[in-house]
Formats: sequence, structure tokens, C-alpha cells
Amino acid sequence: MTITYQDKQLKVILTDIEGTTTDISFVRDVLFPYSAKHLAAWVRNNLELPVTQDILQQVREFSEKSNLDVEGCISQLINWQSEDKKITPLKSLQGLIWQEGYDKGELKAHIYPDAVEYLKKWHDIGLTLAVYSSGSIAAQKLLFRNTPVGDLTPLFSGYFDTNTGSKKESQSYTAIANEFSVLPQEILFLSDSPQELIAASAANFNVCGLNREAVNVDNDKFTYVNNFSQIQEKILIENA
Ligand SMILES: CSCCC(=O)C(=O)COP(=O)(O)O
Ligand SMILES: [Mg+2]
Repeated sequence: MTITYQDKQLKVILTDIEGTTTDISFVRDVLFPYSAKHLAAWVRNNLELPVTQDILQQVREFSEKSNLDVEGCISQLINWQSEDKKITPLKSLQGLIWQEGYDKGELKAHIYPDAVEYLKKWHDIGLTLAVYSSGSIAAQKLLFRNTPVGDLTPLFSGYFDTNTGSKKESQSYTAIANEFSVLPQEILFLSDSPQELIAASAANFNVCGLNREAVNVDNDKFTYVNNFSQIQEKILIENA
């Protein structure tokens, strides 16, 4: 069985998380407040770990304040967190904090049931599935490992985060296509973010927008759907 999209055979489906597989409110109202609450104590309690020292060094580099002390770095991280900045050291730290939350049973991931159903279906018919999120790769794996329907990580063959580049830059998508050794035209990217769809499309990816809240979308450039079932119904064609 093969799947085509606008007459092109698809090999890879690359998905965003927040607003696409997962409710925005889970990320903004559960995950972000959890990391905000524990951020300062986590850094102070784990100062001796090499990963913490790496994060602090990256904070100094990204902020271009080379002499920030530990408390200065914590303040910078808290500011970035409150502005929802997708900056690598913050995203790495959030992943470490969420790991404790999942391990203690204080966090359980959200994933839309339609995303589960169609990710499984696409995996089972041989499509390669991958994730591209601003959340760190560790945070992505935690989320898909801790869903209410169990561990979904076996479905995915690749994970990409801000270490590959910004999701709003087309070069990031070119790098991902190269990683899979497929043509951009053989990849379908799913996201709720118009800027991400524009960047992926500029790299010649096929794109589909997710509009989970079914709001009026002022964009006739891309196809928008409300859920994964509509991706299957509206844009993919199965060939026996
Ligand atoms: C990996 S779950 C947390 C998602 C996150 O931290 C984030 O910033 C959302 O980014 P996305 O690219 O998935 O919209
Ligand atoms: Mg998103």
C-alpha cells in the first residue's frame, strides 16, 4: 500500500506537537506552569551535573551576557519561559524538569485520540513518522512515552528540535529531509503554525495546517483540517 498527496508518493509524515497532536492548553496550562514552578529549585539542586553547567553556559551565550552568575542565569531562564521563547537551553531544562514530573506521576501527557488512531494507521502501512517540535527531543519522547494510551514512541523513527534550527526557517526542513535521505516532496509536514507551514513549504515540503479549535483561518494558501481523520479523508489517497 502506498499513500499519495496531490499525485506525489509520500514516504515521511513529520508532525508538530503543540496544537497538532496535543492540546495547546496541555502545554501552556500544565507543562509550562510545572516547569516555571520548579525551574529555580531544579537548577540550584542540580548545579553539580554537567548538563546543568552546559545549560548555564548556553544561557550566557544566547543572552550574550558572558558573566551571568547562577542566579542571573535563572532570572534569564524565567524571563524566557514567561515569554514562551523557543531557546535551546530553556527547552532542554524544561525537558529535565518534566521528566521528574512524569516519573513522580504528577504529569500525564495529552494526545488527541484521532492523532493516535492515524499515526498508528500510517505507521502500520509503512510510512516513516517523525516529530519536529520546539520542545527538546527528550521532552518529545517523554510526552509520547507517557500518554493515556501507553507508549507511542515505537511509532516514530526520528525526532527533531531547535538543535536542527528554528521551525520558522526553511533550512531546518531541508536538513530534516537530508537526514531521511528523501526528497522534500516525499514529506508531509503537519502543524498549527502558519509561519512553520510557510517555512516548510518554502523547502518544498507538502504541508497541512491543523486548526483544532475550528476558528476562521485567514489563509487560503494551505489546506487546513480540524483533526487527523480529515487529513486521511481530504488529502491522502491510498493506493492498493
Ligand atoms: C515536547 S512537548 C512541549 C512542547 C514545547 O515545549 C513547545 O514549545 C511547543 O512547541 P511545538 O513546536 O510543539 O509547537
Ligand atoms: Mg504547534
